[in-house]
Amino acid sequence: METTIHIERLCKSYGAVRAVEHLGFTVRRGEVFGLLGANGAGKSTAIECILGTKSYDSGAVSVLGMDPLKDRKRLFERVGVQFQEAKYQDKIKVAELCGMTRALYRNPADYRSLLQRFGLSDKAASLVSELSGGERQRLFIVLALIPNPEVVFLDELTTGLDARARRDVWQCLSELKTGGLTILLTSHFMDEVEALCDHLMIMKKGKTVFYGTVREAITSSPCESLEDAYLWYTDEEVTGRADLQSIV
Ligand SMILES: Nc1ncnc2c1ncn2[C@@H]1O[C@H](COP(=O)(O)OP(=O)(O)OP(=O)(O)O)[C@@H](O)[C@H]1O
Repeated sequence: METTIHIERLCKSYGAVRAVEHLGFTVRRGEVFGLLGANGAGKSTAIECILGTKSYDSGAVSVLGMDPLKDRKRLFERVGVQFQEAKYQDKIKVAELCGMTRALYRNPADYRSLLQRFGLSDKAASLVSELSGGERQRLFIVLALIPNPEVVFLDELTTGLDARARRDVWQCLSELKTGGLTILLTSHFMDEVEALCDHLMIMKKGKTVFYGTVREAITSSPCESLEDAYLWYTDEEVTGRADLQSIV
């Protein structure tokens, strides 16, 4: 299968803080890849380096065969990004914002059908500022999909969504994946990672502590669920003990 994202030994520091250290992974076309880790682990920094919105200190990044730092404009046409805390003017309506986003791309998707898919059809005439947290979150996913992207970056995908809305978003993304969309997501919910991700990477203080499938994440730990395994990989004390064991 075609490689969509390829990262090699990516490093990025902010002064003395090593935010990302020797990160490396590959995401193939049509795969869902989960980048996991506690707050401050380095996920956002890694994503920004991959998108070319942040420069990195060393390593190599390729997205759809392009170097994001050199080919940002060309890449922009083929990539979708869900922004966490995007600022929009207060008085803009949902349909206007979708229309403005649409105008930025050569081959945009039909935003009305995306709004329908994500349960927002009846909100097209509402002000963005009047949407509930969950509705706004779904709108941000719609905006990320308007470019008709080949790869989409979704940051904290379903934070703030109720149980039904989360399931619906998972369903929509699974359908898009079947259609060949490549998805890189971050999430703090292990049920979501289990439902969606083909491969995952767990980061801890900029370093990789696990890279593989959901099944491998569980079987390479002493745990029986992904949530327990995730806590085991990221927990200071327990991982410390595991390191000691492997040295002994
Ligand atoms: N602009 C910056 N200047 C200095 N330090 C930064 C900057 N951005 C991030 N950091 C630091 O780099 C580290 C990684 O942060 P990053 O935002 O990439 O983590 P994250 O995994 O995305 O966290 P979260 O889950 O909270 O979004 C943290 O220690 C953070 O404090």
